Amino acid sequence: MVTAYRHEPLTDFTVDENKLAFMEALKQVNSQLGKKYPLIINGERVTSGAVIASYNPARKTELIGTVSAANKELAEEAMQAAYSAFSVWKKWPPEARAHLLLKAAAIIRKRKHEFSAYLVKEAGKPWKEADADTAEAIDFLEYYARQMLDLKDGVPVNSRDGENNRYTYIPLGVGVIISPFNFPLAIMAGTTVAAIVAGNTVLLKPSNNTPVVAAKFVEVMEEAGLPKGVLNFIPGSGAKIGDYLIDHPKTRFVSFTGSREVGCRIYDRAAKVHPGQVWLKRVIAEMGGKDTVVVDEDADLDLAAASIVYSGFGFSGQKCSAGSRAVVHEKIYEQVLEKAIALTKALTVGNPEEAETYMGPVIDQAAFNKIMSYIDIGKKEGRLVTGGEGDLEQGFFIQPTIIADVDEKARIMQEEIFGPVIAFCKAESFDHLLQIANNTEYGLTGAFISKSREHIERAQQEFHVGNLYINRTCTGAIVGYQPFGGFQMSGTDSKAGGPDYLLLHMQAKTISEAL
Ligand SMILES: NC(=O)c1ccc[n+]([C@@H]2O[C@H](COP(=O)([O-])OP(=O)(O)OC[C@H]3O[C@@H](n4cnc5c(N)ncnc54)[C@H](O)[C@@H]3O)[C@@H](O)[C@H]2O)c1
Ligand SMILES: N[C@@H](CCC=O)C(=O)O
Repeated sequence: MVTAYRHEPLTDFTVDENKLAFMEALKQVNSQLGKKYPLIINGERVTSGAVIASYNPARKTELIGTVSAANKELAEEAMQAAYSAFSVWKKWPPEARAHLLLKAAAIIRKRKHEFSAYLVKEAGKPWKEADADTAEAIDFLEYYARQMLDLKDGVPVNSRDGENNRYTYIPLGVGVIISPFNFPLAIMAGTTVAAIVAGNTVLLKPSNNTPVVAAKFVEVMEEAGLPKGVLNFIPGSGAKIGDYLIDHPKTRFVSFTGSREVGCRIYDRAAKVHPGQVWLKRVIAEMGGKDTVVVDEDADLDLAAASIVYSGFGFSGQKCSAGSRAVVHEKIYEQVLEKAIALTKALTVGNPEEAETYMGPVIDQAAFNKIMSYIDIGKKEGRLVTGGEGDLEQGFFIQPTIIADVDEKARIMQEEIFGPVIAFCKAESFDHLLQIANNTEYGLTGAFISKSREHIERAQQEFHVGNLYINRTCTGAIVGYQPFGGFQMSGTDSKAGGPDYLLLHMQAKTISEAL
């Protein structure tokens, strides 16, 4: 009997003991930098000629580790291993599969600060963000283990006299898991273990920006007792091995989290049936966002400003849930803007290894260039009121930036920037607020700040996003409490960390026996 699910508590770093423990973990991880990590195919360590070198985005020349990169031949080997392991793994009792996830959660919990320290170093996450990422990974393991236990016997259906009907769920087959850099532990681990606990075998291709923390996670799954071939670790170029595996006739499903551009490409490619393929591939695609904090005329002004600033600048705006647009009623626009500027100016930007840092770097040079070019666009589309500068001396740092008085159709109001840039836009009425809130092609998260019950009720009906938050930030969904996923071009609304998620990795089977 497992205990009821409760989310993993976040670490309080104002407690000296916790702060010291985290500093110790950083010291330990610093002493392990530069290691080499092989591919893992059918339980065997494999090194290839090519490597992915992972560097600290806050200290550009500091090597976190090098990870072997798969090519098509190795991807094919991994596919064969996963295909063969599926015939055995699918027969493992669901209880045993779930137990393995609980074991892995326990291992990560014991090494929690070590994992978070890797996230600080490899992804540039400040302490709190890294701690939340690790806690979320533990939550996914704990939550999906229990979900599998709930689903293992299927769901009851009716039977008439003289028949016995059953409705159960069976796994799909081999899944290709492709994960992004921004939740390098939580999303990578969550998407991987959801597939595995449901009885599938997988090929995991993590982000090339954050492969080391993924390698560490795969080691944990091995330590927890995962049989060989169930989880094959194949970092590599998305373009080279990505296309090969998406097209592969033995791929049964793809679980992708990342940008809209890559997600749409995968969705399109996966639709084609290749010779030897005897199913239609299933695609889970969780993609980008252009998320809005909407401020009503009667809103608490301090709450509004804080919700805007922390939704927009947490992890340097590199969350699909980031509130990159503030849409504010004209009656309070100037006051909210002033308060948001003041809060923004007080944010500490710097090396995320320092406990006091609120915002670290962005992930790499390409992200830096893209964000800075959007700031240039923003300067033409609106009024730069704070930030706007980049600093490449040691890492990829960009000041938290607010661009005010932006038109609702402006590019910085429509396109995902994925950096610390918030566009402020004025609305004339409550209807106008909602109209602007819904005017993008995305539909991931949104926050509505208001004291009006009537407006809150209408926002619940009319604000078209997968995750709507009232009187708080639009980031920080908790597994099992706020299932996460978006509408429209934000993806297939798979709702990670929710009660329907595992079903996306299974197919239902009806068995009707005449008595
Ligand atoms: N909706 C969500 O739940 C969610 C969560 C996190 C991030 N995101 C989105 O992810 C993006 C940021 O992450 P990113 O920069 O790592 O995204 P990305 O799309 O650049 O990369 C994601 C993954 O896809 C791989 N990839 C790249 N080209 C590929 C190809 N042709 N075929 C197969 N795989 C390929 C990458 O190597 C990486 O592993 C943002 O758009 C963000 O909004 C969405
Ligand atoms: N689940 C995270 C966002 C994941 C995407 O980047 C949140 O709710 O803030």
